[in-house]
Amino acid sequence: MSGHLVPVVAAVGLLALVALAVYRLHFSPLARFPGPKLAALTRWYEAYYEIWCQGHYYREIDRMHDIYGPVVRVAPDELHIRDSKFFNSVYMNPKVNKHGWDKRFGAQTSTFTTVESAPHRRRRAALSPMFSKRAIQGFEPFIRRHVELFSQRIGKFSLSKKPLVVTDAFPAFTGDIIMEYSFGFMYNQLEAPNFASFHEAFMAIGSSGHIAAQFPWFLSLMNSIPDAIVASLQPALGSLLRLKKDQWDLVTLTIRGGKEQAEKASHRTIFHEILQSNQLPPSDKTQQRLADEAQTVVGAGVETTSFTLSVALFHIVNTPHINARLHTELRAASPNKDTLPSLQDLERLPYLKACIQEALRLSYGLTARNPRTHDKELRYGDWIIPAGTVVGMTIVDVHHDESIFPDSEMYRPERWLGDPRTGDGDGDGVPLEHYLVSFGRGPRSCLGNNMAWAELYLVLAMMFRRYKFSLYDTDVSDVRLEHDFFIPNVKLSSKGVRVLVEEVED
Ligand code: HEM
Repeated sequence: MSGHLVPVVAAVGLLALVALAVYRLHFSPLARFPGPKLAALTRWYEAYYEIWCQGHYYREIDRMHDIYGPVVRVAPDELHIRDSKFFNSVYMNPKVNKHGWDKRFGAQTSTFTTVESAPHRRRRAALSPMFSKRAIQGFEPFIRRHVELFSQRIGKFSLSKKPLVVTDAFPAFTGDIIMEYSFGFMYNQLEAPNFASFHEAFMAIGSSGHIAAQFPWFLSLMNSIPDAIVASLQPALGSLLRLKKDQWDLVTLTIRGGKEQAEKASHRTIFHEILQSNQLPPSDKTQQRLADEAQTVVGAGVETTSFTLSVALFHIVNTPHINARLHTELRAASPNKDTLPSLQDLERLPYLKACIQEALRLSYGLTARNPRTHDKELRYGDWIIPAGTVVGMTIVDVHHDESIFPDSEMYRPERWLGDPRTGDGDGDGVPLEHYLVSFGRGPRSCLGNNMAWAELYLVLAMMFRRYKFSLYDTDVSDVRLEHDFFIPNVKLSSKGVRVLVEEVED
């Protein structure tokens, strides 16, 4: 470019920026919504909190709500609502699109990240039969065998008197289960001496997702750098690359094995079912699409449930009267500790269920704000939100709504006992469960909830029927949300939830 053109280009660029700023602040359909001007002006505001402050925009958004009210403009093209009663209105619409998650993980065509509602519906329909209650019951024998293996490993810690790091053990357990269910293959991570898992890898996806959301070229750049270099720069990303490569190979094997291999397998697997689904066009059965699906299904299956287990274990052990009550209930249900009740029988134990519900409440599932775009305008009080606007809400806000869950920071299973309703007579009196939204709501809610519940029931029943735990150098900050890396992350210096184990005698 010749020298005298540079100032002209710079001036035109500056003018365009000024025009964009004026548009965003004064003429955009969202200009009348409250919020900091800087957030309305640029996504750099969000980037500062998410990238520089490592997943702290949720806190800043909370502060905005305290100042501006229940609806705020959190980015030039995005609103956020903090009002638990409005959750269903945002999420239950069958035709909503979900923008933004397609850019975060480098897995654009998975069910979880699909933007448009029509392809999402089709992809979800192909996965759904594998996640029905019945399908999970069919897989229960495998889960139980793995629970027994887990129990043997815990038993060894009781003999060695060494601390058991459950934050490492739980993702090894959930990882083996979802790999086996997906591919009929697992890494036996539960048997590895220090419980190998992809926990670090999924945390790396979560935190780098903030960068990818701002800079869509980031993941392509990572993919273009040789794996060995990425791994040496950032070991957690190295483990993610290994996982992606392995999944790519497993998908290849599944495609090659086809129907014949599926018939020989000891149980149905998710990816055989997808390949044989007649609901999906060939374009949804390509290697890349299946690899995208594998990444998110395995990610969803590992991290969420294992964090819920860590939260449950910490709080139960930390609160002796809860521990004692749960143990008493479990002892009555299985007088012989070597024979655990069936899943169906466990589901009938009210205190165990309440302990799980309370752990689900304090583990949130996802901490990311969850975007939806409606095809028609959406009314919120006096506000009319234009069709096509990205509107988000956050599960954390609902689960810490003090008008619904008083002392919301406290782990209190009793709040779930005896058909509880909100408001004690002066509230709206709907069942409290209505506000337990860990699994999301509507057409994009969690597909894996039956599997998650099965794992939660069986693992916690085994642990609290057979073993006594005491916390080892662990406190509430090892389970309390600190960083939103899409999924919840505790303080970065945490060494995990660690416990000493003893076998119970009776
Ligand atoms: C405590 C455990 C779990 C929690 C709290 C949880 C939470 C969630 C949430 C909140 C969503 C909805 C995202 C949205 O609204 O867009 C979701 C979606 C999903 N979850 Fe889970 N999840 C859990 C366990 C699992 C497990 C074990 C699996 C099994 C592999 C799984 C598979 C999925 C899938 C496939 C989706 C995407 C559904 C869709 O987009 O249609 N989840 N999960």
